[in-house]
Amino acid sequence: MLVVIVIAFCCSFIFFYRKALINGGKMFPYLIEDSKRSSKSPLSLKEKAIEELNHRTTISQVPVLLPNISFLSQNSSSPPGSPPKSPTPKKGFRNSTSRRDSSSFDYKSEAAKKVELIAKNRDERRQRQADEKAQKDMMIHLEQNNPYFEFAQMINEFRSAVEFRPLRENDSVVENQITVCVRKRPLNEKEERRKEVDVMTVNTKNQLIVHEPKQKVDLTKYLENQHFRFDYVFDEGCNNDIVYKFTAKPLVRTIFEGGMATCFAYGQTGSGKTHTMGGEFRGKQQNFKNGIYGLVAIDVFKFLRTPKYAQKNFMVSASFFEIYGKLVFDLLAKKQRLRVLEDGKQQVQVVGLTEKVVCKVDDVIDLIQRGSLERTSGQTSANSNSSRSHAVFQIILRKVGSKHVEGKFSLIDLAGNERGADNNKSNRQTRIEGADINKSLLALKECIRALGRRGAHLPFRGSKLTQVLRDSFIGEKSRTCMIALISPGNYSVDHSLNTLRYADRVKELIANDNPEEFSDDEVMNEDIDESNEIDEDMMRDEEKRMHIASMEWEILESNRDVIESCVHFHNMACELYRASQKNGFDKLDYATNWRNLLADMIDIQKAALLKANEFCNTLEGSL
Ligand SMILES: Nc1ncnc2c1ncn2[C@@H]1O[C@H](COP(=O)(O)OP(=O)(O)OP(=O)(O)O)[C@@H](O)[C@H]1O
Repeated sequence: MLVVIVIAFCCSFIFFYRKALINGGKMFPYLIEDSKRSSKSPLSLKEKAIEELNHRTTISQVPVLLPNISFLSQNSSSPPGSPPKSPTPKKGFRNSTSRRDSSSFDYKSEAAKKVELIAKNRDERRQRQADEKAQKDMMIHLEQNNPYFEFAQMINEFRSAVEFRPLRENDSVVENQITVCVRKRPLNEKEERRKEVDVMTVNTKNQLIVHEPKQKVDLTKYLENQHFRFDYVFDEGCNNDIVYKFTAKPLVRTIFEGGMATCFAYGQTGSGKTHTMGGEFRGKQQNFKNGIYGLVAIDVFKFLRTPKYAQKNFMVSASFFEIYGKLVFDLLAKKQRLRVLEDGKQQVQVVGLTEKVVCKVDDVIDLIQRGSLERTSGQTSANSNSSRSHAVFQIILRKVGSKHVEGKFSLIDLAGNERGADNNKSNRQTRIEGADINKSLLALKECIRALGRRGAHLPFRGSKLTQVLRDSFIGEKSRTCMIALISPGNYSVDHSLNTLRYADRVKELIANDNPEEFSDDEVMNEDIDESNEIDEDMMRDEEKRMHIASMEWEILESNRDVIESCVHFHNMACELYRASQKNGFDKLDYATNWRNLLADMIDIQKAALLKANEFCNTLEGSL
């Protein structure tokens, strides 16, 4: 018996010893594996998730979930979402657990899916948080580089609370004698590079809000929101076709009905006047067919072909000229200088102006192209003549064989309005040019006002511009349209406000004449009235400055007259003296000529003296 026990012991020892050799000398490998696993750190994501889930699981679920842990760890290399492999049943347990295993399998895989989902959601949440942080870091970086960041945020906040109802292409067109509208262009590349903020909000088809960035004494930043209302406000999404439809297009019929039509583009340099009037730019190329000039030409020829007007035997011609200070240049004749004369009946003539007969749209487009190139040739972007001059393109209707003008459409790309403020810091030439621009823009405003108040005095002599456009401001059938162009960036806000106040002033007067047209939004009107009080002061100052500038212009002209007359006087006096030295000279003839020469000289000098006195008094009074 003892021998049997010893043999059995030896056999079992040999059996375990062999097994240990097979397992690399480890007698109880599963024990070592377990202890190794428990010391593993850190736990994998899935393991952590499982533990987390198990912690939250009730005691009754523990026996079901625990076997699943080994199942998951065995299948950890499976791609997410792939069906789990069935666990290998352990020897000796098969009979007793096989049924329970197959019935609990689905339940376990559901739990596994939940665990995976939790882990996935957490990963996504972490990614989201990381993205948000990166975004925030970027904004902080931007903020450091952009002093207007806070203003941009305030404007965004303002806009998020505004209900936008912008102009739509199929909105109805209102026929006014005077239409005043505003067009906002998009921020350009240069403004984007300077990180400028768009401070103009076009909320409805006729309203616009300017967010003027301001700072309190304690350096707190805030926005001063100023509301304006016009006949139409075009936002940056509107193209030239839409602008044309609501502005110049309704005026085309006027020239076929014996009236005069004018359309002005007013605004700061670079605000989009030429883009609107001449055509959209593609790089340096301009599409002359989609500017207001070209679009008017297309419609004029359409009207000509209608049965109503085809029988009237109209002939169309066009001219294109530029007004630079007091000088007028023909853009269709190599910028030849032209004279403006007024006859006894106050009829103004631009003497020698080229007027080309045009038979089709392409002829007009050719002329627009020629004139536009002539206008911009030889100028640098730093000192652009085009921004200092007014360009006037005219389409004229006459009956064949007659000189009488039946109708005329004048389209004017005005000088940059900020040029009118070139004063103290500029050189004399720039100051004089600025004064002239100022004078012409104020005279233009007065003439539009006079057109609005039928029969009122027309102050057309106030400038060369209004002088050459005199006939457009008279007559019951005359209609006009002003498109005020604004740049949206915060650097331009002062100039944009000046543009809007000018346009608002024109509109305000019309609104007073026709109050029922503008009665639907009292709040807005109150805002406008408030801004007009400031406007009044500003305009008074501007008019005073303009008056001084125009006096300066006149006194400089009289100074030049005196110099020229002195040269003439000197030459004539020498000639008379030489004649008196000859034998037999006519004493009476000599005396009369000498007296006349002196009298002329004295008259010129007296006039110059009067002007000098007047200018001195004005300057002393303004100090
Ligand atoms: N509505 C717009 N959409 C896109 N770009 C525009 C718009 N308006 C103007 N621009 C662009 O802005 C730039 C300046 O415009 P534009 O030359 O028409 O200004 P301007 O007011 O005529 O200036 P200036 O007084 O110097 O002649 C151009 O490159 C033009 O293409």
